[in-house]
Amino acid sequence: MAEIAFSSFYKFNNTRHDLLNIPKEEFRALKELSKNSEIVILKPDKGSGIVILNRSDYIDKMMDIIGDTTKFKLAANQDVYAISRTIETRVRNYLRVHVKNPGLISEDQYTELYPNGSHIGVMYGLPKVHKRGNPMRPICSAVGTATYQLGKFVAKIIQPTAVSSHGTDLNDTFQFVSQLRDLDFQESIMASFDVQSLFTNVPLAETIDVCMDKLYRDRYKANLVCCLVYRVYMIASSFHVLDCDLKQLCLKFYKNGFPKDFVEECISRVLNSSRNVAYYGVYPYVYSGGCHEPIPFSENPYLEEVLENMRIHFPNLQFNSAMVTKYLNGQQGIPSHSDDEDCISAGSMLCTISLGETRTLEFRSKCKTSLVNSKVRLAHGDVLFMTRGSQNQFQHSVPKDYTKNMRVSITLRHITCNINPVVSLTNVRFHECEIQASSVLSVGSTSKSNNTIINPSKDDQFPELGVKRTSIGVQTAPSDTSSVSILTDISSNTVYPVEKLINNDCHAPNSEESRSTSIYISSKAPKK
Ligand SMILES: O=C(O)CCC(=O)C(=O)O
Ligand SMILES: [Fe+2]
Repeated sequence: MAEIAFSSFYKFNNTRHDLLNIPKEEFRALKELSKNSEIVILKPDKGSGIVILNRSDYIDKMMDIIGDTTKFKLAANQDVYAISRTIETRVRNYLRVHVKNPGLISEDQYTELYPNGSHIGVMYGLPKVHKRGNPMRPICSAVGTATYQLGKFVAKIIQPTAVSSHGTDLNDTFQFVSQLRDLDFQESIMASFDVQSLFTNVPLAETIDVCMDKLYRDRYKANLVCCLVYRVYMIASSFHVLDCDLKQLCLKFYKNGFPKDFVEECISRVLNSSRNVAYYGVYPYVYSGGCHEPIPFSENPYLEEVLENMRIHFPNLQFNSAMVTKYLNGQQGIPSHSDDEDCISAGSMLCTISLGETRTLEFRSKCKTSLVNSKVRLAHGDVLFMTRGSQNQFQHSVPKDYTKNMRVSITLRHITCNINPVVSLTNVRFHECEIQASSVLSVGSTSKSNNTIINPSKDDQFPELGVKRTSIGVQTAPSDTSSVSILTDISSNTVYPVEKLINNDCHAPNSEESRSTSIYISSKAPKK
């Protein structure tokens, strides 16, 4: 470590005299001095000149700086070469997967940014000769690190945001003096603040947010418009009526710190062991790979009340379903997806109420050339709204993190039973499907069988739908209404729901209505 750090000191031995702009004799003297291992030769933090320090003083001062455990941490692995290899591999992977593959940069840019033979960053100190005790200014040199080229690339992009729009920045002391001249000191008091450890104190997430806002204001705002985060109490303070209702709700949820009863009640209907979900509503929630049958709201008075309150205060939104998701701890999340299922009404709004642990919701633009990704921290009591339309532009996820406590989200949607088919069958295909549907119906309605293989030999019945299968099975809704039938691709365990059938009457193979039967395929969307 030490060799790397010291290698970036002023290297008189290798520096050409004409580059240093000092008299020849002085240069020769410095060169001679640099052979003395007891001293270090530095330039001052401000202005020009040469500073000669005892090496031991220099090291002590630097050790004082890095000994501040609020800012620096001793690396667990002391093998700097292993560390730099790990960082390089990570940067390479990140570049490939998140930057190059989505098409955010060209091949040439990728080659330029790709780190090769990098080393870790190096810190050295420059003495502040104008201050008492000559403290050191620590400088972290990123030259040659794995992120160096990437940093330069990003710096060019964010450079325009550095231009102050309020005239609050100064370029140099001349500008400062000239501005002072114009000030009327009779009216003002001048105070001076010294910012300590500026860079290590910069709040990163906020800075990124400010830069993104300045750079991509319109698009970024567009994203945020479709995803408004309201704190419950913020809404409460602006809408009087909402105030008491939501407060009551919160009280109910959090009577004893955490709404255990409520949560337990919701998740007692666990549908999936890795992601604990309970779906309440009127109509089934049909998504790629499956279908949630609704639990009636009447079975959960708490949720009924939540929904009722939302209906009162947001009458236009007409929520009629609630998906309760339990994240036991930070190890449980939800992968990137869009809530763009056809059963969610077009033009409707989705709303997520967050309870418990604060977690991040990440938004990723689906548009390859756009950089408008964003993150939203959802704390207890936050209510987030997204438009249905925004689902076509963004994917969202709740990534895993290191939180220990439980989070529960309640996502409200307006679900419709009129599923618009993604793939409509042509007449010919339709005819085939109709036959399928009728067989299904008779089987489903008479025997109440849940999963009946009806035509295992017709392997490529719907080749244009890209269904790879060895056999097709048919599943009817477990309830007696048989309101939704599902074509099941048994070999891949994928379920393709067929549109709602009419009037709970399962025997309508030849009626006009049954012609509307179509297949809903959305196999590309991530499974939930
Ligand atoms: O837990 C959340 O806040 C998001 C849940 C979600 O995205 C979903 O249920 O579709
Ligand atoms: Fe979602």
